[in-house]
Amino acid sequence: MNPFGPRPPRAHASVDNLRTYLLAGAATAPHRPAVIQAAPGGGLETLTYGELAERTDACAETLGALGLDVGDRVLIESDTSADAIAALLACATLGLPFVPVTPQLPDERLRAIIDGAEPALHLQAEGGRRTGIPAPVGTGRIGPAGLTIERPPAPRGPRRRRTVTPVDTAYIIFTSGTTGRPKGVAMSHRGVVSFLRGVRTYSILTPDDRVAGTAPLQFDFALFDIGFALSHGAALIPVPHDRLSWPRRFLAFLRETGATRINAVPSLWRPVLRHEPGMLAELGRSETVRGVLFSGEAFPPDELRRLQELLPTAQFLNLYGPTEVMAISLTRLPNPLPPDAVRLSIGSAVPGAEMTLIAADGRIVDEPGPVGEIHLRSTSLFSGYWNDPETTRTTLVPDPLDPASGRLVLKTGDLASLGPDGDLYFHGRADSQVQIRGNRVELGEVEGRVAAFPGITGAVAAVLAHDDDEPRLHAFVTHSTRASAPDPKDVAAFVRTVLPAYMVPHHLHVVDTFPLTPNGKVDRAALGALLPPRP
Ligand SMILES: Nc1ncnc2c1ncn2[C@@H]1O[C@H](COS(=O)(=O)NC(=O)C[C@H](N)c2ccccc2)[C@@H](O)[C@H]1O
Repeated sequence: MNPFGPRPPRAHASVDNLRTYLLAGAATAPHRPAVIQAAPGGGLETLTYGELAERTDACAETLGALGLDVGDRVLIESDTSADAIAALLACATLGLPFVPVTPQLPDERLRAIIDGAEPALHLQAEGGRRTGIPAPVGTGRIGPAGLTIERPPAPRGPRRRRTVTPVDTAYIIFTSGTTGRPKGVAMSHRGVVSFLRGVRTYSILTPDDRVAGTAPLQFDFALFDIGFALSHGAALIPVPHDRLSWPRRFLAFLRETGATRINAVPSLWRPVLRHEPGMLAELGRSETVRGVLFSGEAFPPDELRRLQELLPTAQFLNLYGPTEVMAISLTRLPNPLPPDAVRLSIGSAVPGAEMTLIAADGRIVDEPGPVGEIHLRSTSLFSGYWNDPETTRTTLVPDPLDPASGRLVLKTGDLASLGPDGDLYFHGRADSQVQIRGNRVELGEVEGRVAAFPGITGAVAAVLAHDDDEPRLHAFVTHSTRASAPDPKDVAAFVRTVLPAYMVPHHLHVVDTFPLTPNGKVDRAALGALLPPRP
């Protein structure tokens, strides 16, 4: 007889299980708000930690009766919501990796993810409109009362595993692989929990905080928002998709819900700064917004300064890192940013992890100045790209500083340099370093100078080949609604005063907005389509 008593029927919530970690608040403070969201009929509704735990268990009970095994995948197609959170925590309870996708995903992309992940089940919100999910994938819906299964998953043979361990896959995030075939980033329970635990050591939030999350569920930024809020016993406010597209409605929702923290990609702020600076200033004066956290791409310093002017009392946090580790560093930036800052600090890794700069010749960069590629040591390293060991081996590599150890590190493809303070400063992606007339150009430097031109509110630079032309440096700019469009010749002269000739954009294009990826980043691959047709 086992001295510690009989083996539990299903040892699910192990020490480092995402559900255990995020619902700890349900035991200590069940009545505190966990999710505050737009109600279907208008107005707001609140789910407490106790209610979230109940909904999670109701979902887990329905899932548990389907005969699925640890490791069987569940697609969750939904915007971020209390129901979606209960469903993904139920999956975590049973060791079923969840694959979050947004309802805005085109059918053929969903089909590619289904081909890749081979899920047992596709779940969508009660009001979801997706049809045509191919058998043998089961289908069901997530509602306030739990799950309703429409088509049970095909029988999957006898269960082979009974216990969910921390190294089992918690979720798979499919990102648009450069090859066009989506890559599935498989993250273990230990990985995501160890990163969230590292962030928790900063005690950024109190249980009174209300964190507005704006990322689509398929982006791990949304999973971070859920983990960030719940691991601090705070409340998450998922901002509905239709509130994000209009700055006025976005700001009204933040005011209506009493959001104290706003988590968003930098590009989300561009239309707000351009069209509703006054309303944003009013929100700033109310001082309910204590913090702004951004991630996903570098926040252009000039745009960040304008946001800081309107939110003078807010704390600004720069969260950096690839989905392959969820993220790796969280850095508080000065408010206001020093006037001469041209790039932002990404600080140092959260406790429990380390960022190391490796130069092209394999040596460590450990003094200020030179640029190196960021390599990561962390327990939040992903388990690998789903069903793709070759690509995994190019990213999870033997530690260049300790190859004998057999330990793997993440080769990020990001460049950084060390500041005098020991912080890392982001220099862009290695594959976005461009050569112009034989000179290496950091597009961020060109963008920073162009954006400093009076009246220009945003700048994106790219090297584009115009038809058969040789590749040239183009700049796309947005300008303030209160200023006329800048004259390309004046902008070129302005850039030429501080940058070498090869860094002066050959063409300047004034645009209303920049193209964005589904996750809200500037879609640089789509800039070519903005070029005017050849005369
Ligand atoms: N704060 C930054 N400054 C500058 N470049 C950045 C920054 N955050 C990412 N990036 C860039 O984006 C890449 C990662 O892209 S990604 O794999 O799609 N993942 C994300 O962007 C989301 C990220 N994993 C995450 C997870 C959880 C919460 C927030 C954000 C990084 O390698 C960087 O190149």
